[in-house]
Amino acid sequence: IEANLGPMERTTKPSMLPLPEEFLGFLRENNIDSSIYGATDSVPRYIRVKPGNEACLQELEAEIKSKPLKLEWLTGFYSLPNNVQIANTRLYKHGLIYGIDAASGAAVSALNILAGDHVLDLCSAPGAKLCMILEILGDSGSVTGVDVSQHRLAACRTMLQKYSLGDRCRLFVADGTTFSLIPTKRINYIDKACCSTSQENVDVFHEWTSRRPWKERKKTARQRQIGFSKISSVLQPPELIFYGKKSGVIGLSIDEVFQSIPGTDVSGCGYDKVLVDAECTHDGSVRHIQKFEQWGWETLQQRVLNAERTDSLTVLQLKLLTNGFQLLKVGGSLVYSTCSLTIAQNEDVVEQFLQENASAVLQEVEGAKSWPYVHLLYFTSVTALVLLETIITSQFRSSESCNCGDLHPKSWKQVEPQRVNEGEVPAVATSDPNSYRALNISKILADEENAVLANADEEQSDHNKVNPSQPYMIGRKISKWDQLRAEWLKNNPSRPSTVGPSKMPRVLLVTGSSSELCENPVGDHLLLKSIKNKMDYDQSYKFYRLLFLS
Ligand SMILES: C[S@@+](CC[C@H](N)C(=O)[O-])C[C@H]1O[C@@H](n2cnc3c(N)ncnc32)[C@H](O)[C@@H]1O
Repeated sequence: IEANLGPMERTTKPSMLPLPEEFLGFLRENNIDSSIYGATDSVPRYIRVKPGNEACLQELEAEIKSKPLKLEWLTGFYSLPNNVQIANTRLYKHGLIYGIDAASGAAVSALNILAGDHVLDLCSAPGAKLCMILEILGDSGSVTGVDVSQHRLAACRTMLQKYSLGDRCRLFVADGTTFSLIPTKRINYIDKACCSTSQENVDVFHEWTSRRPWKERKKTARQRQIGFSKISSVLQPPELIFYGKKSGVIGLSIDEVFQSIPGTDVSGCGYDKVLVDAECTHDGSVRHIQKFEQWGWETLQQRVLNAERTDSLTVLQLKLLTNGFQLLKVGGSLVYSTCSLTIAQNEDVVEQFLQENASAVLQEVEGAKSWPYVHLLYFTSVTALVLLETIITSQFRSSESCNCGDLHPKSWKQVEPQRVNEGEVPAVATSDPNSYRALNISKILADEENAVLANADEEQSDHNKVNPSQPYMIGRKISKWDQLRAEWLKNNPSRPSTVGPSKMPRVLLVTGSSSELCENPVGDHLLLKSIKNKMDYDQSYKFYRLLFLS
């Protein structure tokens, strides 16, 4: 590791955060060394340079007055001091470099993407890894990005457009635990008779445009629902929010695009590579944890330590992994990654998965031997890299006869805590900030995420032609509010400003929604739910207390 560190990575000692006792308990329970949550001042940030633009790095160096250091083990990656801002540089503005942490790069690299591969990214937003996958593929294959969050996936679309990487990509807002659509390039594999395009439904997808008239979107949504319900029993159909010129979507009918992989038969029509970068507690992201200083440590309980949340997360992770594997063609490979350090979210999930899926086998990541963080990655699951490969039926491995050595999750459990305590994995056992670089860097992704999400917000407000920094008003200005209110209350004694004998204030909550029903029924549900979420959020951040709301 030392050999790979640049000068700026070897400098300061970490100053420790005042971690709350609950969190320290969580770390002890999970055998995580609390010293890793030291200061991140000395931890670099990482960028990836679009292939063919390495020569421009001199220009970047002049602009930021710092030399980008090449990561020998990860093609296209460079490290920069973490206080360097790249947002105003020409290369960044022109989409020739982008921020992506090295651990994310390692996860994508582990997929070993080859020209022509059809890749599924099951939790793709906001899209740093998706961009890298598309970049590696270049002008071949296809990428399908799926995420359950519309807002985050819209940010992902913005990112694809910014970096001109969307040509071979399509994005679906969908639940990754049930997503079942096949890569467009493989649709001919399925017997047309089983899900053929009906005669009356001859509409095909034209070039994607961001500004489709509402009526057209509504029509598409309806048709899609009809088409989809023919071939799947999933209640909430995926929503296609973007497709590129060469994604294979253009010219296909709705039925064809929304065609599911039939049952367990993925041998010919599944994806070559699947990335399951699962939702997790982010405890492996040191800078994410550091942010609780601003957010308030009390919210850590709800976001990280809450056992119920962790339990439901592990169920989600297992479901995502299982479904991702289901969509993998025989001979394909899958990478499962999280940025949690807990065994529950990594080794346990994978172990459970392996017990339930006899056709899955763990494989050593090709080329990873040269990675400086290989042990860290394998054994502490900073980004838990598990390369799974479907194998031909005759080679099925039963869980009893598994002979996976150190690659088996059970062995990780035995190896990791012991090594940490004995200092055999210096990357984790010491408090030297340089040695846990892989942990810290995952937060850089979050910074990038925030930047992308902020851009998406900007884009949205742009769309609404509202300047969010200026106060604005809906409708007529009401002056003398207090006086009018007092008069109204006096004239309407049957509608007092309080509720019930305890005289709780009556509160009018104003929210906004479309004047018509949403295109998709789930939209109405989400509108309502978003209000509830907002109230919960505000309460947890103490913006106001719900004590006053009955
Ligand atoms: C760790 S982030 C993914 C980061 C992303 N791969 C990248 O490189 O930018 C996890 C993502 O999983 C998504 N997610 C959570 N539950 C999901 C589900 N059931 N199906 C699909 N995506 C889900 C979240 O919205 C979140 O965007």
